[in-house]
Amino acid sequence: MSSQEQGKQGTAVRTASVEVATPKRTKEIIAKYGFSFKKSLGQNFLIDQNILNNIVQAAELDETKGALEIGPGIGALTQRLAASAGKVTAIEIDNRLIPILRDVLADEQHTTVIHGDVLKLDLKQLFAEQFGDVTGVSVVANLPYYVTTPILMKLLEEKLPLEHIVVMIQKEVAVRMAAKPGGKEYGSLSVAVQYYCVPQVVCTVPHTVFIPQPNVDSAVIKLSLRDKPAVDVPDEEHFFRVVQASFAQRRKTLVNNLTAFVGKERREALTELLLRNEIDPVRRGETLSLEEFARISRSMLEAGWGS
Ligand SMILES: C[S@@+](CC[C@H](N)C(=O)[O-])C[C@H]1O[C@@H](n2cnc3c(N)ncnc32)[C@H](O)[C@@H]1O
Repeated sequence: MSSQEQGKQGTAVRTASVEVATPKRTKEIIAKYGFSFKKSLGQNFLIDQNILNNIVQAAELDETKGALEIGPGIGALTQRLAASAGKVTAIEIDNRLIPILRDVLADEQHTTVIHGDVLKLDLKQLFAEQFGDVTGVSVVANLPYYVTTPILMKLLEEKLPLEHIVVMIQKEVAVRMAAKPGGKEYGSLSVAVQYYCVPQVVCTVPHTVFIPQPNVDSAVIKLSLRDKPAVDVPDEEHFFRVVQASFAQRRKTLVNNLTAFVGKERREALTELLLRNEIDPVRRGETLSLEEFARISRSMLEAGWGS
């Protein structure tokens, strides 16, 4: 059951007939079921229709597509996804929320709620079971902040067949994910995310649009999965170890950080390797592009410094 309203960019956004995401309705549901929030599970429920519109629009859903939601809470976003996608699967860790979700989503077709911890589930198997009939799947979620990075890295490293990941996360983390080389926000998280995806900050979100209000502001980020990684590396694990090592001590030069990684005895050869790749050894890790990290990793492997 849904109706349509005009979204921010003029496209129709499907809404649910009784929206959960209002202060009044959210408070009613919480009171009806005697629900108490668990801070340790990152439970901050969204109560703003415009933010929901932005999230759902960014996900580019239609009835041929699937949506995987992580942490549905009391179903504010889930009911919107159900109105827009052909198949919705939501994973919720808190068993107290399962009967609430069952009631709130009672009329929603093609929507499945799974009780579990997303970090422990076999997502490849879940995809095969849940999304066999759809042409593309996106993750759409208001993530629990205490596990944002582990969840996103699990989704990316398992190379799930995803189109987009549209998630609400802590604003600072979103800025770091989308950061370009040259600033203090750019680090190994930026490189890891940009290796797999093209990031775009959709909107920033004040802490006032949640019950209860978190201490930090948030942002919605859209990560569009690349067909193939941004750079060509023979050994991904080695590439990411080079990146980690380059940022190990941010105030140190590249050659100093990487000497700690390859061993003191190779310092001179390392300097030559960097120069051969047209990378000044006294630059800092935060100035290097993904392609430059890839060149270093490739050359180290060619030199037999892989392990
Ligand atoms: C920020 S709330 C979002 C709730 C709802 N989607 C909304 O926007 O109002 C995060 C939700 O994630 C759930 N959660 C926390 N850790 C989880 C995990 N490891 N796996 C699945 N769900 C989790 C919490 O119980 C909570 O419902």
